[in-house]
Amino acid sequence: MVSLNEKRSKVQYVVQNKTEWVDDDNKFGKRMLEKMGWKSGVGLGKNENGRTEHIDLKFKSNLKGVGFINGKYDSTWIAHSQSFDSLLQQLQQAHSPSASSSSSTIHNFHQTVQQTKTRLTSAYLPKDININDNKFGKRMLEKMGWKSGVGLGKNENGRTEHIDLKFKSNLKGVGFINGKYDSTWIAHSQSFDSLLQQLQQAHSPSASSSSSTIHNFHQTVQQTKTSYKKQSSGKDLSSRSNDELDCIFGWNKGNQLKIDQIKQDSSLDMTNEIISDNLYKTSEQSIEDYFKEKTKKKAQIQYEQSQSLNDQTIDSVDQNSSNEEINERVESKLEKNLKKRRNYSTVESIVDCDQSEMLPKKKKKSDQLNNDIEDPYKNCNLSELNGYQGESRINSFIKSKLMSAEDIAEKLPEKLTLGASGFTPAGYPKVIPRAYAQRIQNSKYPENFSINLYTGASTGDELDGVLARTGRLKLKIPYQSHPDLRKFINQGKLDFIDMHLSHVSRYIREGIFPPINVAIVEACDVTSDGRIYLTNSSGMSSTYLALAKDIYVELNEAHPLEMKGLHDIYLPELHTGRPINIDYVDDRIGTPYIRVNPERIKGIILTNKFDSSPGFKKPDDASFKIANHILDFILDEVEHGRIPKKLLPFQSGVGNVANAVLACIAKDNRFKSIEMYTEVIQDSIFDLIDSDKLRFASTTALTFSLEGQKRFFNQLTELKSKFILRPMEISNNPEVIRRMGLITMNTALEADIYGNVNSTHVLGSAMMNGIGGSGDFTRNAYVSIFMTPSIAKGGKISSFVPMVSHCDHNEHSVQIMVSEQGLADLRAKTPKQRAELIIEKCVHPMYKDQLRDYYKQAQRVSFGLHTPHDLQQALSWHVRLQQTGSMHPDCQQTKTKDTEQTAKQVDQTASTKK
Ligand SMILES: CC(=O)SCCNC(=O)CCNC(=O)[C@H](O)C(C)(C)COP(=O)(O)OP(=O)(O)OC[C@H]1O[C@@H](n2cnc3c(N)ncnc32)[C@H](O)[C@@H]1OP(=O)(O)O
Repeated sequence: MVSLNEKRSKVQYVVQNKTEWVDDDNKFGKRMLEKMGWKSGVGLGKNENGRTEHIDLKFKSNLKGVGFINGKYDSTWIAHSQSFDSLLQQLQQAHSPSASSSSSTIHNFHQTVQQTKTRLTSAYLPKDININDNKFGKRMLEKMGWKSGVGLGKNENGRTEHIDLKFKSNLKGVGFINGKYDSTWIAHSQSFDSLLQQLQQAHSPSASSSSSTIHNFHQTVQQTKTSYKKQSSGKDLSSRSNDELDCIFGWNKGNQLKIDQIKQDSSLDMTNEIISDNLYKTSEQSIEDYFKEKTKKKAQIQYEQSQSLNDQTIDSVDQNSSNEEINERVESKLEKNLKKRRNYSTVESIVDCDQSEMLPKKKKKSDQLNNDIEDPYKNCNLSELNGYQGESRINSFIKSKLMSAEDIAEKLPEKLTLGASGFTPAGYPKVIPRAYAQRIQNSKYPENFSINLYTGASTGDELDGVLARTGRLKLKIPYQSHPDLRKFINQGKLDFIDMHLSHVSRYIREGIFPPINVAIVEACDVTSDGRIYLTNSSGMSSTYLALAKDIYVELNEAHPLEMKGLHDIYLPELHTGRPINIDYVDDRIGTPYIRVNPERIKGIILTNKFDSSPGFKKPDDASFKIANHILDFILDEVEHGRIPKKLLPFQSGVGNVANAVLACIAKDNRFKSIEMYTEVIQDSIFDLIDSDKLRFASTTALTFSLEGQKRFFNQLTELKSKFILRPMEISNNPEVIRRMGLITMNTALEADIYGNVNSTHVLGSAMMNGIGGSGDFTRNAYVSIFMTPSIAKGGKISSFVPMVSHCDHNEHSVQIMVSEQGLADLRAKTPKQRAELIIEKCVHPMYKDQLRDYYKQAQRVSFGLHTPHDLQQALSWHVRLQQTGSMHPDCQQTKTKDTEQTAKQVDQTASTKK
């Protein structure tokens, strides 16, 4: 089981005595006193003999009364009772027969009584404003024309005396006057009493039954009867019509669904209750039986709750329980806890969202079909790609839904808007897409097909590659990294919308994108009540499953059933602005599965394949240098108190450099324990696990190499408590990122001298991968770091240029820039200071002079001098690269101006391994 919320401790704030005002001439208190003639060191007051020290602030941290000192008390609080006691004592002494009633004792007694009286009256009697001309009230009245002795108001006929203060020393209600009361309070009981009395008199044999008495009696009985009838008939609803009852209870009649549901639930209990045509039930039980049953039910619930508390962990569940039962119990507990924590909607609340609300699909022109359907596994060792051969998990529900991939492909529409699981080649469907591509290839009218493909991020060749190669892929969102996809995008044959990952779910739910008609997800288990347990990524699956009309599942047995519990599925409501309640990386707010209406699951196929993630290059020298600069910087920040000693959670982007940084942290003894709140976990996490430095990792995908996947599954039992997989909408949510205060590390393709970053476009026009989540994290980070080797392609490209050819992250969000040459802290710097820092710290020596020259020239010719640019030259480095194959004037190996040739080189450049 993954751990739940960390225990929080209360912090006690101690109020220090603020004494600095004594020495601080700017403090208001001191200035005010000095204006009134006070000098430091002398006492307060006219005679300078008042207190010389300020009043101490005392922090009261207990529940004792103010002034209470342990075992003692402040005697002023009980002065009255003391003097009363002594008064009594003196009285006793004075009147006791044995007492010597000397005149002095009696005198003392009278004196004490007099003093006590005076003290009490002077404390509580109203102050006479007439006797004191300084009183504010009197002065105010006089200003308004009032004179002593005359009445208030324009006509001077208002009250002439002030309002009396009355001291209330008893426990009687306000307004109570001894022996009197407001008779309306007891009118009923009085009339009842008198009724009884009259009855007795009327029927008593000795009574004289005069006609007037009988008349009175009848009248009273009649009155009482009427008022009782009125009262009781008001409460009796049995005679009311359903419409009246609807009005009384405020029931929304339109909500027939709920009524039906309640009827259904109640049908079990038909013996005791007759269910009327609407919600209102008439019970045949006596009140006594009703309460007996209620008490019994309450006791039963309490018993069950105490039982479930005892079952806190899976371990304690009865040995005979099946896996299914165990999971159900754990999940129902998680669900209960969640409901207890807050009443937010989960994914289930939008499961059956009304498809008609979505925007209509866009019409696309048909294209020529690319017939090249490759088998994604053709170069692979299949026995290696097949997963572990554990026991089969096929329950009767799965059996009832089993289909072949080809049959499913036949059922998919020709105009397909597919929401697929998967995020950076992890947890994506691997078989159905190929069968669909085959169907397109075999079709007489392939041009009838058109596919919009929505995923979490990039996926593997079995999905992105296969569908791209059909030539029928028309729209892809929101990220990609597949060479074939990239080729179509950069040839202008495929629409790709590069967007912040945190926006995707909302855009789809709100119908900004064409609506999804089919969802295909990879799962490790499916239950008969529609619970779908995902595999290596959470990505966008919850949104797609919630919205799709038809759902198909690839049940991948390569993933152990123990994967169940890794995910924490939660979809925030739209438009509510309610907080997403994640404060710490290991907080859980959702369910370990996505629940759908089982009827929407139209087919399931069985697979047994690992993700075909290409893995990463071993970190090179430059990556290690970058990593070390970053680590030195973080420790320096800790030393300056800007980052806490226990560090902040890390986000680390995709790519080789990002991978290297984590590998370096693992090796660096200065780092003890790391938390990750990120979207992709790569193989470098194993370095942190091996060095025992990983405390916890929250992510949306586990993007491991083949080796990494095998290792993770083998160690799942021990590793499960260190990981959570969240939907992309949560992992990338700006609110959570900002609240948690992350150190974010993302990679730039290029950056300019002012700190603007391009992560996506080669030469400003060719798409590399996409912005992915880098913008979500950078903009909301506590410390945002961008890293890049200072040169690419053996020096033909400088990663630092006069002006970026495309801007993904602007100078306002980028705080730290780092290359293997060094690190530039851009925080609180002007553009010109940033330019100087970046040139000196980050730029490769072979481009340093060239960039300095540009900056000097820019200052000479710039229109404005805040952010100097020479617009004629700002993109000249890119132009040179496009024309000659190198940004460096002395290093032009490709002397051709053939742009197609250059485009090919750029395309190779853009073939990043992710
Ligand atoms: C899914 C997610 O969103 S995860 C969260 C973070 N997401 C992102 O940061 C998305 C944007 N970032 C990325 O896609 C990647 O980090 C990249 C592409 C910027 C860098 O990836 P890495 O693998 O670290 O960089 P790497 O140094 O290997 O460069 C990749 C390729 O680009 C080339 N390249 C680097 N700089 C340039 C440049 N300025 N111009 C042209 N090509 C360049 C490299 O030579 C390399 O080519 P090669 O594979 O032929 O050797």
